[in-house]
Amino acid sequence: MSAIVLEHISKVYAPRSRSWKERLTGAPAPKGFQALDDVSFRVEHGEFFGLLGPNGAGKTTLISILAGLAQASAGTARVCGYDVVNDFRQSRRSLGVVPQEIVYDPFFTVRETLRIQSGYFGLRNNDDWIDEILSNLGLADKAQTNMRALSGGMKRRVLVAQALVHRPPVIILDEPTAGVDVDLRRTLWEFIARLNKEGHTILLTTHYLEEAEALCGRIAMLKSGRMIALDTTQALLARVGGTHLEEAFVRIMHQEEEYLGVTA
Ligand SMILES: Nc1ncnc2c1ncn2[C@@H]1O[C@H](COP(=O)(O)OP(=O)(O)OP(=O)(O)O)[C@@H](O)[C@H]1O
Repeated sequence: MSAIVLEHISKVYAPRSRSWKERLTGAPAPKGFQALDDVSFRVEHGEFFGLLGPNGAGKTTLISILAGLAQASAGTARVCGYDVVNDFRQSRRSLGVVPQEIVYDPFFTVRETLRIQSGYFGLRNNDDWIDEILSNLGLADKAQTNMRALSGGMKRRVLVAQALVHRPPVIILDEPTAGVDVDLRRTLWEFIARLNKEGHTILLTTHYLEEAEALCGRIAMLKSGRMIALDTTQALLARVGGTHLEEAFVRIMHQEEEYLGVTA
């Protein structure tokens, strides 16, 4: 059983409703927007997998479908064998998601935030694990600090901590290092790499291709909602003579045909 399975996933966002002017003039109804078009791939247990693509390629949409925050228009998605729609509770429990946007409740301290998140998963007395996460993310001295008093980078660390409170086997990080300092990057990647070594499956989206190159064993690339490449990082690099992943990314984004390598 794979950690993540996506089979023929498509997503069309509903069209906006017609304005009164469009109704009066009989203008055609606006069309929906196709954010994902027949995307299929699997991520095996223990993999460190990269999902890359330019802005608007559909990465967050795909993650939202896996997390049950958006519903696919077609296709099926499973996390640890659980269908994200029919077995939502089990699939969500198997997943820790670090969202791209910083959302937080300004009324709680860091520890309270993590206790509340634990409560969503029915976990009481989770403080030992919470303390371990806090210390690994350099947040130990912020446990009693109010969320609104944290810097942006510190808030992002709490988002990572929140995703980990229920010890999910699969961790999805949606651009976790956007706008954070070198220190957090290093701390974060050391911790995530350790979790990966301990058996956690990681799916990462990032625009920092050197991070993906250093961390990911396999990479899928999306462009305008379609998957245009899927292979090991080594094979993708070999295509450009072993130079940087950025070079491979740029070339693949500008070619017409798909590049689905041997591991597709
Ligand atoms: N709720 C929505 N309604 C309509 N269109 C949407 C909605 N959410 C996303 N989109 C559109 O779907 C496309 C894919 O968006 P998505 O956020 O998945 O891309 P992304 O690859 O994560 O981009 P980025 O790298 O900028 O985060 C974009 O064109 C976006 O404008």
